[in-house]
Amino acid sequence: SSRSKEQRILDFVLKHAVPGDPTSVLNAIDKYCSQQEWAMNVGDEKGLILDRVLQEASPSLVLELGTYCGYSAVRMARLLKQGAQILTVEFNRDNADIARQVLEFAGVKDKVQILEGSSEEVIRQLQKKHAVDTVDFIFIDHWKDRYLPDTKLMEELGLLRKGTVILADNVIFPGAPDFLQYVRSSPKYDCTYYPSHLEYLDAEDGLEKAVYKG
Ligand SMILES: O=C(CSCCNC(=O)c1cc(-c2ccc(F)cc2)cc(O)c1O)c1ccc(O)c(O)c1
Ligand SMILES: [Mg+2]
Repeated sequence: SSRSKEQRILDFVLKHAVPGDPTSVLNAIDKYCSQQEWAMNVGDEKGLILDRVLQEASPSLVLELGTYCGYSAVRMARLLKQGAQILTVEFNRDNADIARQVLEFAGVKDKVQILEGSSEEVIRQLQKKHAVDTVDFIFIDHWKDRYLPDTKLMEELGLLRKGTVILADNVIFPGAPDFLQYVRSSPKYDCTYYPSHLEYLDAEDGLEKAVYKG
């Protein structure tokens, strides 16, 4: 059976990165995906913005929607304070398996828990099944048409607290226009747009930060 693009990315990491060195894992994925095969990792340019917004928030509990190969989970885990945790949601079983191996190789697997399933299902289970009270930081990078319904669901379930930071990838391309319109017009959020580019390409893209005001 032929290996998938995601398996080829993992193979490149195992061959060219340093075990236990998350930065070398990020560099290997960025090198492979910019020179060999494009893939939908947040990438190095938008990744730097993610780094800064995450460090500013200094969260104890991070929720990520859309794990893919684990690039952004590694990116965030390497910057977490002692004891902080990431819960990351992935729908696709094969991607989750790749991400598990990437996270383990990077040496951050004890900081990250991959939850398989649809984002709606998993979000509904967070408080009872995963003992979550509220989330401090949310990185949204999954289906673009789920950004808004999942944000509203997290509001309704009381998962957001005063100051919870939501950072959304791809708000320009592929785009999440309904999400943007909602958070930018809602009195419940303070929004900031960070212009950037689509990973590994010149196309315009950007990140939206929406801070919940409670
Ligand atoms: O991929 C998914 C859904 S979750 C990932 C969402 N992320 C994106 O779609 C995403 C897309 C792009 C992008 C795509 C085409 C372009 F031409 C340009 C940009 C960039 C990003 O940064 C993204 O995050 C999935 C679900 C179930 C499965 O069975 C499965 O195989 C895959
Ligand atoms: Mg993305």
